[in-house]
Order: sequence, then structure tokens, then C-alpha cells
Amino acid sequence: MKDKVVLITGASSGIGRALAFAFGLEGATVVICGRKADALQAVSNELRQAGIHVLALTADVSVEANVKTLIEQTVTSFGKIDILINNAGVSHRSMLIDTEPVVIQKVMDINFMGTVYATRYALPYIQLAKGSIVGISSIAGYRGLPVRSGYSASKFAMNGFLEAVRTELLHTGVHVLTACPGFTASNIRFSALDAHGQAKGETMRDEGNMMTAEECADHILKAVKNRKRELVLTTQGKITVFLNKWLPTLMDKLVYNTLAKEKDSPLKQ
Ligand SMILES: NC(=O)c1ccc[n+]([C@@H]2O[C@H](COP(=O)([O-])OP(=O)(O)OC[C@H]3O[C@@H](n4cnc5c(N)ncnc54)[C@H](O)[C@@H]3O)[C@@H](O)[C@H]2O)c1
Repeated sequence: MKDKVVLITGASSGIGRALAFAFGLEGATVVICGRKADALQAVSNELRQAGIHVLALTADVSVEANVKTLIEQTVTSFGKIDILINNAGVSHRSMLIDTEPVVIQKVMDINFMGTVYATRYALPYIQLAKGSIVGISSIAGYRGLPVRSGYSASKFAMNGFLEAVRTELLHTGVHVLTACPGFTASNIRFSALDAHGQAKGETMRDEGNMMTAEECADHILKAVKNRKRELVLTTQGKITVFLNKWLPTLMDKLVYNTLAKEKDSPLKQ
């Protein structure tokens, strides 16, 4: 990764932060982006202390002009972008019947349109570098998950978008990776939106019993180095993707019953 410039969206916590360390410790220059300047600065300081060359830029990925500026500032600073990691994301937890559509719009704007903006504006530079475009998707991008219909939709959209882009770029030397973590300990469940768009502020799962963000980032780093097409993480995630392909009706019941056991689940057991 020496001499590579890696742009990571949503890097002030969780998997994005861990990716900044993973790529940075391999010698890459990392450009980290997030909405909150304070949180971003704190991560930037930690990265610098670890000897990593870092630039922190604030941007809301759901705002096209912000993302355009983010790409321009990165190129002005370093002259290129080798790897773009579309990581910024938000979830929601509410039954569709209760959910204000604007909540689903917000999830789509961040998870999907954020990926569209960053990929579109970074693409000329990634093509020059014959670099990599990475989407941090989810198992929810292969198997629709109840109580997260908008989140699943945004990750299905991301998967389809990146598959199409990968095919468009087949003869250009650009690598496109769809990375689908399973449950990973992070902020994602705390910041998940409720039916009215407020952060839940709590998790409904045992965060201590999950893959860590650092383990997840190591798998993604390896997949980028090996220019893999797709990465599906955790045994549970792999089984879910496999069974859903061949036994989707059985999976409706299995997924329902599993997620009905989550604390405060609105699904009836
Ligand atoms: N943790 C999991 O269980 C899990 C599983 C599968 C996929 N993912 C995906 O991994 C990615 C990272 O999530 P995480 O688990 O590290 O959670 P996280 O909440 O710790 O990280 C998400 C990051 O995105 C940032 N972000 C949110 N909205 C943004 C916006 N509009 N503009 C810029 N930044 C924004 C947040 O501030 C945060 O830093 C997400 O795309 C998520 O969907 C997570």
C-alpha cells in the first residue's frame, strides 16, 4: 500500500476508522471523511500518533456538492486517488407500517447516493490509477432483513450499482469490491434511525459477541490486495447468503424467527 492514496468515507468510527488504521499501517496515505469535525480530528490525531500520513476532510456524503469538493480536495492535496472506500452508512430499525418514508429516503441518500456521488466523482482518478472502488455493503444487501427494509434496499442498490460499474469497467484495469460484513461491533445500531428519524441510541444485540471492526477491516484490506470481487463475512453471513439463494422460502421463516428474538423486536415470536 506504500504510495497509495486511500479515501475512506465515514471514517470517524467503527469499520471506517479501523480501515484507516489497516491501510495506513501498510504505508498508505489515508484521507478520512465524516460529518463531525471534532470526531474526525480525534481519529486523525490517533492515526498521526501511529505514524500514519492522514488528511481529514469534513463532508456529508448525502450532499453531492460536499462529495465533489471532497474529491477535488483529495486530488489537490495528493494528485491522485488509488482506492475509494464507500463506507459511510446509517441503518434504521422500524416496521415499514410505522416508518415515515422520509426516513427511508435519508438512508438511501447516505448509503446509496453517497456511494454514487463518491464513485462518480472519483472515477476519472481511479481509472488513471487502475485502482479500486470498494463498497461496504452488508448481508442485508443479499437478503432483505425485516425491521430494516430501507437499509436492505440501500445495500441491494449498492450491490447492483457496483456490479454494473464493475462490468462497465471490465477492460480498464479498475477493480471493484463489494464487501459484505456480517454483524460487527460498532456504532451502527446505536445511530440507527427509528420510525421518525431519531437515533435509537441503543443496541438490541450483544456487541461483545460480534466480529470486531479491526477484524473486519483486515479482511477488507486482504480482499483489496487480492483484488477480490466480493467478500462475505462471518459464518452466519455466509450461510445466510448461501441458503437464501437456494431455499428462500425457508429463509423467510429462519430470518423472521432469528430477528424476532432481538431485544425490543416488533416481530411477534
Ligand atoms: N456494524 C455492522 O454490523 C455492519 C454490518 C454490515 C455492514 N455495515 C456497514 O459498514 C459501514 C460502516 O458502519 P459501522 O458499522 O462502522 O458503523 P458506524 O456507525 O460506526 O460508522 C458509520 C460511519 O458513517 C458516518 N456517516 C453516517 N452518515 C454520514 C454522512 N451522511 N456523511 C458522512 N459520513 C456519515 C458515521 O458518522 C460513522 O462514522 C456502513 O456502511 C454499514 O452499513 C456494518
